[in-house]
Amino acid sequence: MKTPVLIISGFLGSGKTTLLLQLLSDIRQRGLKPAILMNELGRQDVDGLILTQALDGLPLEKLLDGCICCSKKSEISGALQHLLALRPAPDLLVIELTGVANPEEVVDAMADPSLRDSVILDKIITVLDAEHALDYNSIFSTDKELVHTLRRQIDVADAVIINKTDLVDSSHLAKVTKLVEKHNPFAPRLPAVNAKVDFDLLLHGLQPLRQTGNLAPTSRRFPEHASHRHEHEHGHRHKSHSRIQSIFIPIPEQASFSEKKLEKFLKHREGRVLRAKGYLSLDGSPHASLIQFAGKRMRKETSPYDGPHYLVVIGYELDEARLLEEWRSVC
Ligand SMILES: Nc1nc2c(ncn2[C@@H]2O[C@H](COP(=O)(O)OP(=O)(O)OP(=O)(O)O)[C@@H](O)[C@H]2O)c(=O)[nH]1
Repeated sequence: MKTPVLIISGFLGSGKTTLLLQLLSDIRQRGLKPAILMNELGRQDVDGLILTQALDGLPLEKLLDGCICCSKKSEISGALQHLLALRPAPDLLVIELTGVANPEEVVDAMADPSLRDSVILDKIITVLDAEHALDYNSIFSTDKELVHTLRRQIDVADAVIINKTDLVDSSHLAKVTKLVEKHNPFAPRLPAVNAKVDFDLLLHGLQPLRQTGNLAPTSRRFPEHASHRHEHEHGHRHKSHSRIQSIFIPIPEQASFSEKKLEKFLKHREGRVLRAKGYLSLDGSPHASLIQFAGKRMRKETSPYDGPHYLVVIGYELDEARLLEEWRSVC
C-alpha cells in the first residue's frame, strides 16, 4: 500500500505556490486528505505562511534554508516519514520544490529503503513562467548546472503548465510551447493564467483511502517516460544552483518604504534579483504588505501577517555586502 506523491517543480517565481493553493483546495473538495512538504531556499517560510492562512489545518512539513537537491536531501526521508505517520493517514503527498531543484533528486530520495515501500511517484508537474522561460537559457548561459536543472525540470515532467500567459502574446506563447515540446514531446502542455488548469488532468484516478481500502495511484494518464528517464539519468546528476543565493534582510517594524523605491531597488540590479518576497510596510501603512517580486514584476498584497518585517532576496551572483549597503542607502 503505497501513498502517491505529486511533485511540483518549476523555476523561481513561476507560479508553483499559486498552483499548490488551488490544487489543494480541489484535492480537498474531492474528499482526499493531502499532506504537504514544502522546501524554501530562504530561512523564512513565506509560502508556508500563505498556505496556512489559506488552508488552515493542513498537515505541512517544511524544509527551510536550503534546497532538497543538496543540503536538505538527507532530510527528505524524515519529513516524508513524519507525514506518512500522521493519523488519519494522508491519501496523497504533495511536494513543492524550490525553484532551483531538480525533481529527480526527490525521486532518488523516494527510492531510499526507508521510503520505497511506502510511497510511489504519481506525477511531476512543472510550472513555467511563459514570459521569461525563453530568456533563462541565455541569462544563465555561464552556469551550465543551472541550465541543466531548468531543462531537467521540463524533461522529466508528466505535465508542463505554461503559466503567466496573460503577460505574453500568442507568438511568444507559441515559441515557449515549442521549447517545451522540443525537450519533452510526451507531456501535456497546459497554458494557464494564475496556474488555473483542468485539475482532472492532474488528479485523475486518485481515490480517498477510506473508500478504496487501498491507495491507488493515478492510472498514469501521463506516460511513464518520466520515471524511466529518472533511472537512465542516475549517476549523471548535477547540483543545480551554484550561483544562486538567498539573502535575508531583517526590517525594523517602524520602518516604512516607498513602493517605487523598493521596486527600483529590486529591478535595477542588472537583472540579478530573480525573486524577492517578504513582509514590510509600504508608504507609511501601519500594516505589513506581502511583497512578491518575480519575473521583474513587483506585486503587493494585503495580508493579516503581524510578525517581524523582513525581505528575502534571491538572485544570481549577488554581492551580498553591496546589496545590503545599497539597501540601507536607497530604501
Ligand atoms: N501576471 C501573473 N502573475 C502570476 C501568475 N501566476 C502567479 N503569478 C504571480 O507570480 C508571483 C510568484 O508566484 P508564486 O506562486 O509564489 O511562484 P513560486 O513558483 O511558488 O515562487 P518561488 O517558489 O518562491 O520561487 C506571485 O506574485 C503570483 O501572484 C499569472 O498567471 N500571471
